[in-house]
Amino acid sequence: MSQNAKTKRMQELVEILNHARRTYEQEDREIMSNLEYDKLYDELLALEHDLGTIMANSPTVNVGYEVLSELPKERHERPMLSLDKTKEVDQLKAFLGEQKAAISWKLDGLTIVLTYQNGTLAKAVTRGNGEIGEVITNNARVFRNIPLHINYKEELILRGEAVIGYKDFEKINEEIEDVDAKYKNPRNLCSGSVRQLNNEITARRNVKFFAFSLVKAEHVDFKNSRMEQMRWLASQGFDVVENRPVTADTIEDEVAYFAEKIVRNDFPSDGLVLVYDDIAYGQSLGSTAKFPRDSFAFKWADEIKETKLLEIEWSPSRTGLINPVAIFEPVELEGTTVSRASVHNISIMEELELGVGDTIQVYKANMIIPQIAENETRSGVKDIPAVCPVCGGDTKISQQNDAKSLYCTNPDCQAKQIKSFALFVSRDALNVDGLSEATLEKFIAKGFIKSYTDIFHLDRYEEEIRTMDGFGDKSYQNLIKSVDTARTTTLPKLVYGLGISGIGLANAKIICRALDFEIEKIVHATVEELGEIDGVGDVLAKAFVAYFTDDAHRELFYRLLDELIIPKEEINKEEQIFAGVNFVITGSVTHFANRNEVKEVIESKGGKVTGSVTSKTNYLINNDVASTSSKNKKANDLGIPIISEEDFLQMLE
Ligand SMILES: NC(=O)c1ccc[n+]([C@@H]2O[C@H](COP(=O)([O-])OP(=O)(O)OC[C@H]3O[C@@H](n4cnc5c(N)ncnc54)[C@H](O)[C@@H]3O)[C@@H](O)[C@H]2O)c1
Ligand SMILES: [Zn+2]
Repeated sequence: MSQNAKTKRMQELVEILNHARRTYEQEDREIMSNLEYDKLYDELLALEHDLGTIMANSPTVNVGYEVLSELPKERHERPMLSLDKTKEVDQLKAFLGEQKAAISWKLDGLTIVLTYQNGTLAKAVTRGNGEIGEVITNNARVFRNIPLHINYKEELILRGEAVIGYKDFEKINEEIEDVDAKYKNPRNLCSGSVRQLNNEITARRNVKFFAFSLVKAEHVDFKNSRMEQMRWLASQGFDVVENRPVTADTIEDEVAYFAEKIVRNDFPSDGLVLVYDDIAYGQSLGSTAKFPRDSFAFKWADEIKETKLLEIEWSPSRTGLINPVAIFEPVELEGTTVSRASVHNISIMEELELGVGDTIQVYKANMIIPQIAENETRSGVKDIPAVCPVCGGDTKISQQNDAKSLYCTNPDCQAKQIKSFALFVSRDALNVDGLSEATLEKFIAKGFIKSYTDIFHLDRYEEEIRTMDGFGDKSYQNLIKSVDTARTTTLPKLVYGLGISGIGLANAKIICRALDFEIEKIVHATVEELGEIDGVGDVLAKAFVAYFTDDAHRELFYRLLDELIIPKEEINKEEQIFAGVNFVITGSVTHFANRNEVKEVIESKGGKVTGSVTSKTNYLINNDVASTSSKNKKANDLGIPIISEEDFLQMLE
């Protein structure tokens, strides 16, 4: 390359990397993988070295970007630098020299600085661009494991990483309905969760904080040791990142220790960090514009394997998005056999010019998540399905933000009905243990479940299920067992499971009872008939009748009955002593295991239990008759008797 071409490439790289950095830091998005970012970064470093010039805005000398969010900003007392990194253990050895260091996980989340005053959490600020961060104190208060009060009463400043585990990531991401709002990895989700204007969202995201360094705590003797500081932080109630002593002699073993452990770690980590244990020595070294000289990061040298792309599997989801998944010839990566990797969307497929039969390179991001690094043969994208593999409806390609994605256009697609399937198997309905929403989604995407009745024939897919990710012989057998157990059920549970608008389990019970638990009466019930049942209003009656007037629904109901065993319920009219009687239960109970049990008894005798006291309430059950709770007050105002559990038991007799 000529000098001119090199300069041009250098300028180009600065621009590309800065753009990537901006979206990565500010928008919680990634326009390229870390692997690719680091590759381009190293290319830039080499060019700068070669040319002897560095542009003022080069990412190799600037820590971060101006922070653009709407959160309040604040300047850090001490700038937060980046870390010099290597993939070579030998370089770590050289860094260690004669020194002892602490080695810990380099956690891949969002760095936060916490300040405590008078023993109370006073402030939490994100790293931001290293100089100026965002104030997120209220959000930090709802992290899972941050002590709000500590023993130490002077000012304490510490740094740590906010992270979300892989399990929570999958669960939370799955529940985000809006496809655009979905996150690609736990780091993106964590950043999006911590930098919220409303901390209710943060609270639901299970964010954890791991302390990794102490900045200020005067008058504590840390014996000039970083590891002592970490122990002290733990004694104040912080979860501290796992850290171990290391020297040049033990560095290989330590790296091996962490590398072996990471595959079982629920928390994402993109490497390891070494910091000299000798605090005074470390501080005497100072820092460069970008890196402190007392620390060094080790990046996992991603194991990359070559393999052949066998198939693109198109996997529809509840949002209508159809995700492309690359299926390739199995390879060993970081100790496990890998044969599939998400390709995320069509734009990424196009960038990689991904076609079946291509020779691809795969690796595990952060040693955990399989990804395609490169496509060597680039035969080009073909065969994007015109119809949805689950429902056969038309697909369409739609462009959002920077990415093109494939969608199913059929509103009745089973993949989109995941909530209905989930209700059907939920505890109060058919109660199929072990069939979580996530599992249902996988089965539906694979076409194992198209209708409720298919749930009872999963054994048709025994081979496929046993070998599915996250499944095994044991979990397959447990699943089949719980499906079998679920076959024995009750009519109200079945009716509730159908998901008729407004019909909860309590209403389903009342209706079934009023219709003598007779199938034909249920299927042919009229609005007038149902309207006469106490507690069933006109709206519910209409919804119920409308459901069963639909031939497809009737047919489904009969087919389900063929699958199920429903013992005839004992209905003795004499026993319906609470028919038309409305109860409200509040406070704790002692004779029954819980309030739900009381409710079951009342309902089995024809009564109804509601949540709030109204003029229709006949009794309020509360063991604390003298309580001044709002329910007791309301009952008193309306002249409704407040009875104890004892009183209730006497009524039963
Ligand atoms: N994909 C993309 O488009 C893109 C863009 C920009 C950056 N990146 C990624 O980010 C990296 C560079 O980011 P950076 O320079 O901001 O951060 P860095 O990788 O240098 O990490 C340094 C930070 O790690 C944190 N950390 C976590 N655990 C720690 C521990 N135990 N001890 C000490 N510190 C710990 C600290 O906040 C520290 O400031 C790149 O290598 C790349 O992987 C990716
Ligand atoms: Zn579909």
